[in-house]
Formats: sequence, structure tokens, C-alpha cells
Amino acid sequence: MTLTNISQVKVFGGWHKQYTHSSTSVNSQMRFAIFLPPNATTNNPVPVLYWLSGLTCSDENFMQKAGAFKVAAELGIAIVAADTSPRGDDVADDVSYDLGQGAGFYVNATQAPWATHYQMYDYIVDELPNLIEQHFPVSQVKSISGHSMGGHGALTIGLKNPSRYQSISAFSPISNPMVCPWGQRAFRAYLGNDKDAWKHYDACELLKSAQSTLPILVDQGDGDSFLTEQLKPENLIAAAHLHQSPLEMRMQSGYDHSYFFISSFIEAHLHFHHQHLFKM
Ligand SMILES: N[C@@H](CCC(=O)N[C@@H](CSC=O)C(=O)NCC(=O)O)C(=O)O
Repeated sequence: MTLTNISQVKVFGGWHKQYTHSSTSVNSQMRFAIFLPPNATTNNPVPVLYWLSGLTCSDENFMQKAGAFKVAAELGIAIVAADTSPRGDDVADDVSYDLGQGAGFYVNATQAPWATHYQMYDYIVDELPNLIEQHFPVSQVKSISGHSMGGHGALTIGLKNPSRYQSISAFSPISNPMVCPWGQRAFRAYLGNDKDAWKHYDACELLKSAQSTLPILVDQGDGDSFLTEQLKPENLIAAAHLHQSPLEMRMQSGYDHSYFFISSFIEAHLHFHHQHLFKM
């Protein structure tokens, strides 16, 4: 698979680079960004934190706003930021910000017109890590994190694939998409009306049926304007409680839904993942 490098810049002794490539799973051109810490070499492959962003985002929001590079460089962790959907003139879209391009919800769509390209679950779980491990000085050891729609993606992908990841974290995740407007709209479009199909992509439903899970850290601002209607962290806590799943939910006083919040706590998330990425 050919990667095309479209930018590279040195930061905190490491490198931030963007690439485009032709994706077989989503059947379109895709772009991602990678941060490589200074100690990443062929002789010293480093573990990777995969970052999934929220509605309206691309690979750039996290990389430009989260302030993650200094600590990732110190800890020797690579970070890969994916796009949030397939893109392009021939890719189905919607006029609203919460469906279509920029809003792929990290599922494999089964419904027309979305199913042709919206296979973001396969892209994130299989295709992107395979590409990253083939082309960069990284190991197969990985963890996953994300924000809002990307927090939902990190939780569901981590919970469904406990052997592939070491740890999961999320900022302000859409915790129970089956019962909130953002999730219901996306799942109805991408997955159809059968709610049994929705359960495979709902973190609360996955926790309810989980016997054991990876360690999970969630930070949620109590000043978040989406908290009550869309995010529902109390449902995640209740679902984790059923089987004593290892969830640490931290309510953070006064913080909103923005990248100001993410940048305030990203250091703690990197340390949390470091503890699990390097325990082997
Ligand atoms: N445009 C919408 C809200 C869009 C928004 O807030 N997007 C968030 C993620 S929300 C959940 O997935 C985001 O990360 N935006 C990008 C950023 O850089 O802040 C509206 O106006 O309500």
C-alpha cells in the first residue's frame, strides 16, 4: 500500500507527519496524521496511541489543539490521529454536521447509500494499524482514546477487541448512543431500524455483556453543554458496575466539551496509557 506524505514538521524532538492513502475498507482516499517521538527507530519500535476525534473533525483537530506532543515525546509513545469518515465528491453526505462526512461514528454501515464507503470500524481496527505497523518504527502494542463521537469509537472498539489494545480512554464520550439524539440519528441511517444491530456499537450494551474488560479512564466536564442530552456518563457508570468493569470516571468541575478541556487532561491520559503500554 502506497502512502503519500503531505506534511512533516519537527516538534519536541519528534515528528508530526500527515499522509494520504487509498483505503480498501472505506473505498476512498483517506488522510491520517502520526506523531513519532524522538526515540522511535527501526531498532526501537514504540507503542502507539490511536486517537479518534469527534463530529466535524479531521486528523488535524487533536494534533493542533490537544498539546500532547511534549509528554508523548517524553514517554516514547507514537500517536496516530485518524479522520472521522471517508471523504470525497463520490462519498454520500448530509447537510447536517452530525451525519455523513465528518460523522462516520466508527461503525460498518449496512444501509444504502452509506454502506459503500462508511466502513470506519474496519478501517480503524484493521486497515489503519496494519498500514502504520508496515510503514513506521512502531510496535504492535497499542491503546485507544478519543473525544465525544471518538470517545464512543474508542470505547466500543476497545471493548470489542480486548486482545488488540492495552487500555482505553475517552474525553466526554457519547456513552450510550442508542438513547441519545446524535447516536439514534446516525445508527438509524448507517445500521437501519433493527436495534439489535445498534447494540454492537453501544458502549453501555457492550459493558453489560462483558465478563472482563481493559482498563478504562474517562474524563467528563460538568460544564459540558452536551452532557445531559447526548453523553449520559451515568449510564456508562451503571453498565460498568454490573460486572465490576475497571472504569474510572472523573467528573471535572467547570470544564466544557472543547479541546481546552482535552488539553487540560491529555497529560494524565498519556500517563495512564503509558502504564499499560509498557507493562508487557
Ligand atoms: N458544530 C456543532 C458541534 C460540533 C462539535 O462540537 N464538535 C466537537 C465534537 S462533538 C462530538 O463528537 C469537536 O471536537 N469540534 C472540533 C473542535 O476542534 O473543537 C455545533 O455547532 O453544535
